[in-house]
Amino acid sequence: MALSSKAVSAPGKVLLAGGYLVLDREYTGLVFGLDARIHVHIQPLHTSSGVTLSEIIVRSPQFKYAIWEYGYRWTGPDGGMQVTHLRVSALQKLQTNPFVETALSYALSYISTVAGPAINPASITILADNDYYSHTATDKETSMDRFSSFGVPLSEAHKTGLGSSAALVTAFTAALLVHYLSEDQFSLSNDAGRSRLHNLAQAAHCAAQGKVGSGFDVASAVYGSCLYRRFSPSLLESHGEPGTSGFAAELKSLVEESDPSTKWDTEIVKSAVKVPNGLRLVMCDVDCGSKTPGMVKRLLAWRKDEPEEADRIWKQLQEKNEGLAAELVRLAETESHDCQQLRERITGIRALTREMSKCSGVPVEPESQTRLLDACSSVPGVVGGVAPGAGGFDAVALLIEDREEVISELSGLLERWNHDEQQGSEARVGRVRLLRVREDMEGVRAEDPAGYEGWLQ
Ligand SMILES: Nc1ncnc2c1ncn2[C@@H]1O[C@H](COP(=O)(O)OP(=O)(O)O)[C@@H](O)[C@H]1O
Ligand SMILES: C[C@@](O)(CCOP(=O)(O)OP(=O)(O)O)CC(=O)O
Repeated sequence: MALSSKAVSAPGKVLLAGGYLVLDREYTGLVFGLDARIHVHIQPLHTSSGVTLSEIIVRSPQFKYAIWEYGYRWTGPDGGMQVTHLRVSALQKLQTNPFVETALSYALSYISTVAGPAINPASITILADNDYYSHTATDKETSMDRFSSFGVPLSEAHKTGLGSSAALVTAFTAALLVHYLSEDQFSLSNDAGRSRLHNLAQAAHCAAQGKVGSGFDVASAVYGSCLYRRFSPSLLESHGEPGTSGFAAELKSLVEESDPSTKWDTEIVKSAVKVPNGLRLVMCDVDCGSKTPGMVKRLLAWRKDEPEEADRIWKQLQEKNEGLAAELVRLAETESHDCQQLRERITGIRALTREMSKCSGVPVEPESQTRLLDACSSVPGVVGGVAPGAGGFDAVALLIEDREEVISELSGLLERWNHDEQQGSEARVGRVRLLRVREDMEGVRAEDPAGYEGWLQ
């Protein structure tokens, strides 16, 4: 049967509440999917000469030199599919893309256990919505297009922290599954399909990252906005590497949960997360504001050293985080517009976060973000905001009334803020930019493969 072109997209994320806590199964995280998506298009690879190449070519045409060619070889029913990165030309330096390469070898290995080892060549195109990267001067003229050309290599692009690798691995894995498997074998529109995609993408993302995080980013890329309780890390700690003995069977069991020891205990509660009518999320990117290295390590070290203090703060924070989710749901269900409670709950979370910052010495809500969040929160129509995820200097997330006037008031404030910051004498944060993203309740979805004209080869 001839394989057809397919396209899939998956959302970026923001962890509004539950940073660090969500690393522990005792606690949960309130995560929103964002309407900035990563799209992956896949089509059969045709060669003009009619020669069949055993290759999968991956391109990310918004970036310079972003082309990766892979050979693949079945190592037998035991080891699965081994993927080799090929050099495009003898002159070009080999630019690796560990997330693409790992997702490819995991997905092809799993596919070979379901549909057999005959894998046809394919051409894959990755396209990211514009807000994943800060725009540079060179892309001004194309900034109105659905996808921008960033004019730089991927390694030089300035990320805005929306979780590109998790959305990428999820959309990329899903595109391979829908392309190579029949509807009966895999479908994005049923629970079994989504859960297999989740398990496979978590495994590949962790392997590519070289660490087992909480997985909230992959979970929201698959399921969209939700209250998230992580899986037990031990699930991903014992399987081998692609190509090694036993890998394919271990992966199949992990993906399909066919053995009691590979049952996933992730909890996704979609009904616990809502955004009331008339409100929306917005994100601000702070330029030059980088992540402080080792924040997670340092915060967890504090928890280990000061268990009583940490437990007290974490228990209170968990209660407040649950309270925030419950208030959002209550407002949505009663269609009330009284945001006083919501405002207070956000303020309560921030106060505890600052206490955690002080006790641990880790800048989860550093002083500069306190000033920025306070200034934003004083704009009429802004309910409140937080330093999301791990916190630090690089972003803030705000809940605001969904009106154009609030956005323009906020933009005005940020313009003045950026101006004043540059005049200031103290060490200050970088430029703050309002991103054009908002919450998106939906997770991964099939897209029309005909919608990417001009970007495919
Ligand atoms: N548009 C893209 N095309 C190809 N690879 C991408 C793209 N976006 C992200 N990636 C992959 O994800 C990596 C970035 O992941 P990471 O540094 O973990 O950032 P994030 O915090 O945004 O997930 C890149 O180095 C690349 O391997
Ligand atoms: C600390 C954390 O709980 C949350 C980190 O969230 P971020 O959104 O800050 O993460 P990045 O995608 O790495 O930018 C770690 C985790 O849950 O894995």
